[in-house]
Amino acid sequence: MKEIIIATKNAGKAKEFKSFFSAYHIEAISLSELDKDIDDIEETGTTFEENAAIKAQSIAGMMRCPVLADDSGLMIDALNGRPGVYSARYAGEQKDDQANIDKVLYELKGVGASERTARFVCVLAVAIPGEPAIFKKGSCEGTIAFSEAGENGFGYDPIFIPNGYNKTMAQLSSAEKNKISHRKNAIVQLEDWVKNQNK
Ligand SMILES: O=c1nc[nH]c2c1ncn2[C@H]1C[C@H](O)[C@@H](COP(=O)(O)OP(=O)(O)OP(=O)(O)O)O1
Ligand SMILES: [Mg+2]
Repeated sequence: MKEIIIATKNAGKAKEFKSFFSAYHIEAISLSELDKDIDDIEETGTTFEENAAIKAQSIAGMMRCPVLADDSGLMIDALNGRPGVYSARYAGEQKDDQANIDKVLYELKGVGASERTARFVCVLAVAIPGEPAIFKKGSCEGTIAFSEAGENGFGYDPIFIPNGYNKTMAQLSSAEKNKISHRKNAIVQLEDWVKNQNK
């Protein structure tokens, strides 16, 4: 089976990419599955695009093959777009999902239902040695719940209610999430490139 390397150490993202790519008979391989030990890549950019490019290009340079990276996050209107690009480390360098959720819920104390609008954003970068990078962006609109619910997914899923649903992303099955997510909405735009990988 054809393989594509995904420049991520996030197990939740890796699982979603495996599911998306399996439909094209491509195996998505994350950094934790490579034989090499790969140091954490410093995400020094100030935009999703910059960080996605940093991750994809540094691994593509190392592996000398095409590499896909995902930089994503949660943008909350009442917090002026925060945590945004800093979503993973919002409550500190330890990248703790629970601490991040607690911080968001704390900051939104007293913010009413109609003011809790937010979106997940995902920027994908494909780095191909010797070629310009390809970027695709997807989003998923919703609101921030008043408390956590659900066990599925990862990150901020337990507090994100997608528009049109009355449950959180973490209460959806992975199949349901993968139909509506920001990641899905970005990946569909790469379909032509993905299909070409199999030729
Ligand atoms: O579908 C999602 N459902 C819930 N939360 C999500 C989602 N997608 C991104 N997020 C959150 C998780 C993390 O707090 C940040 C991504 O940060 P981001 O730097 O892109 O990923 P990461 O550091 O976890 O892994 P890596 O850089 O190795 O891909 O946004
Ligand atoms: Mg990261």
